[in-house]
Amino acid sequence: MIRFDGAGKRHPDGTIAVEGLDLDVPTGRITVLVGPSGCGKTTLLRMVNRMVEPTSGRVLLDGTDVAELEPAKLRRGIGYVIQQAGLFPHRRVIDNVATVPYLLGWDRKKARARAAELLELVGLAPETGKRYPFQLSGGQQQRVGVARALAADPPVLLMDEPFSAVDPVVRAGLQEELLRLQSELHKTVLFVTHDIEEAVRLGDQVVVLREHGRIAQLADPHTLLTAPADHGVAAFLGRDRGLRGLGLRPARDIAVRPLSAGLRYGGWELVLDDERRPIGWIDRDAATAALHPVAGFHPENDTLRTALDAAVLSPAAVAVALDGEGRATGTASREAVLTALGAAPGTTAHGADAKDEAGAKDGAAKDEAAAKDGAGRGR
Ligand SMILES: Nc1ncnc2c1ncn2[C@@H]1O[C@H](COP(=O)(O)OP(=O)(O)OP(=O)(O)O)[C@@H](O)[C@H]1O
Repeated sequence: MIRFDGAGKRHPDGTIAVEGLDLDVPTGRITVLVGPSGCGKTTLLRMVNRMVEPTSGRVLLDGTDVAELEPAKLRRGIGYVIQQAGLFPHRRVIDNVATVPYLLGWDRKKARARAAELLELVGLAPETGKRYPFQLSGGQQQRVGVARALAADPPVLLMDEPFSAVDPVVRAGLQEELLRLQSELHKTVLFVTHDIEEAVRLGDQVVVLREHGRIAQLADPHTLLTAPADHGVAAFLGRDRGLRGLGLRPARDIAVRPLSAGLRYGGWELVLDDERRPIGWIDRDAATAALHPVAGFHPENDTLRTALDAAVLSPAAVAVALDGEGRATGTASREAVLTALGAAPGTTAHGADAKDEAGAKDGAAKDEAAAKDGAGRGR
């Protein structure tokens, strides 16, 4: 575990970067520091590997004050990934990745074998190793940066805006990759970003910082999105925070209703095959029996986002719940999906507190607008 114990940094010119921070970064989890520019995120990160020395308080790594550890040795046990990868331009990719093993005195063959293994781990083809960094795309360079940070198998990874220089699609791929790696490697990761979307996607815990490294809120992503500590945090999270939470929550929280008698939903009828698998929606008022596609979701495996997409795409404004065999088991309205989003963890949709109800009403208003929109398009 990394512990910031009253850690502070005042620069010689009098600027206070961080003031008296207490924070625990648990082992084997991803902790994300997020906050506006200049709030002290990078300073905090660099206190861990002694690139910045605190002027007050301490930083403890597994109980030892890092100030007592020799910086070069400390840094070999801590992977560090920065924006734009920071690769050595004159070295081939394979040798970039093998930097720390070389420093540790590994023989060349063993170090390169390890580097090749890591390139594969981060999803790069073996021939990438022979290239120079400038011959790689931004996303590939970031992967090399991650591989290099992992080379000596450090228990701790510090990541300072590692994906912010690449476009959103590549960035989403890199985030996915980091989560996959983490599910195998279980590093203690301290990750800095400006981007709240990235923070809630990656963080087991998210620390929202204000100026001088003051903690505005420390919470898991779901709590952060559904129960921001105050107006300042809510404003930072943005207006669509509720919708962001959709991709984080399981669809099993949705109150699914049994299939209606006659499979009728407003002017629409759900058509099932003999096995009760959906075939399509029929518009009962239309002259032809054209089938409209059915969008379904699996309550046990899918997220609220999948369920909401299914409900929004449905001409009848309901998502069809499916079992493992693809058979229809019930339906969920858009409102039911949004109500599930508003419910606090462990409560039912009906047990939501006043704030959640406000969120649900908000959702219901959006739902109504979307339903009107959908009805307009459907007819
Ligand atoms: N060497 C320095 N001398 C004086 N002030 C500094 C120095 N380094 C950083 N600061 C100040 O300390 C504060 C925190 O800086 P830091 O880089 O940690 O912020 P940050 O949250 O990482 O910002 P960003 O998101 O823009 O990278 C800022 O106000 C910055 O201007």
